[in-house]
Amino acid sequence: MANMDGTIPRIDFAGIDPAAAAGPGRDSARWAAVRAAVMEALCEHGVFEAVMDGLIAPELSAAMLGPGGAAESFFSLPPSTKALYTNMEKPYLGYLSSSFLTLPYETLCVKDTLFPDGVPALASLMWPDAGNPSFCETVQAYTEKLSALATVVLRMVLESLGATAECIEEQARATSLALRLSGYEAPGTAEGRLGLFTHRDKSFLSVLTHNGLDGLEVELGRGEGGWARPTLSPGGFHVLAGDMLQVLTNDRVFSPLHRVVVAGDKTRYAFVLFSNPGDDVVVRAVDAAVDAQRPAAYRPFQYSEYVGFFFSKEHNDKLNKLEAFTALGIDGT
Ligand SMILES: O=C(O)CCC(=O)C(=O)O
Ligand SMILES: [Fe+2]
Repeated sequence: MANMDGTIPRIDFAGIDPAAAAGPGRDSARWAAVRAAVMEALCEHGVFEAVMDGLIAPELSAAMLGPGGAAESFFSLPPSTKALYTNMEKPYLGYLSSSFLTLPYETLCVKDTLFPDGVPALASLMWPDAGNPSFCETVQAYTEKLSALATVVLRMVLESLGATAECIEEQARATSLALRLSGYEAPGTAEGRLGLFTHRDKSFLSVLTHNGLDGLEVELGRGEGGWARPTLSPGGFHVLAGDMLQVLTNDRVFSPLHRVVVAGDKTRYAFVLFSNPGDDVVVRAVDAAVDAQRPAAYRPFQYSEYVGFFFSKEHNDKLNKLEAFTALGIDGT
């Protein structure tokens, strides 16, 4: 089912109802076939393209990432306005300018995106007169759609491991969402320029899409397969496994290195939805992924502990933060 398109596996989700993750419709042969392809791709590469035609209506897509859409309306605000959404204590949650990042892109993170005060709190700071209801509706509707896809994928992974229904419900409850909206400055040349440095995501899953400008590059084959620069087909979304899915699956799924390289003369807007454990959730491999032959590779830890480690200056240069974190003792030494 997964075609290696010269790049990453492309998995057709036709016949998979995104609402099925929360209800009936998961006992079909189709569900089982897509689930097998998803698990294979995530174990082998940690990334695939999910083609789910119709998940996002063309009007919603244009309202989010098209000319004059929500992404453009945020990034075209004056720098001093965007700076109001800076999070002093945790800079990675909030707005970051290209001068802060020292790379030609700017980015915005909204945590708990679907909480009633998530996006509206941003909008009332950015547009103090009326708060911009259409921006809020667009961002929330888009988030809901991508979140449904992330929920389906997480359920498929857990089912593949043989996790119990209770375990799957527990993981769904433990999940929290964060949205990242990034604007990559156009280099104005055909030659590619680094937009976002090489990294792994710390999440369970990242679902991402953009305004028609490819740029994501991912290392394949668990680091042994070279780099791919996947194109995004219509109705397609890139799905990446993050470090926390690697822990949950006891190293079956792999969190791949990736980066962004941009070219041309148009600003690239990317919308990334992260599904993460809640800050106070204790992350550990699910029982179904651990046995005598395969003992737990990671000690249980609170997600906020990993986030603190992930963003600490001291470990900034490490490409495999999960490995570095695991090498530390329980008391951080
Ligand atoms: O812009 C992209 O395509 C990827 C962004 C990304 O990897 C991230 O924000 O973690
Ligand atoms: Fe990433």
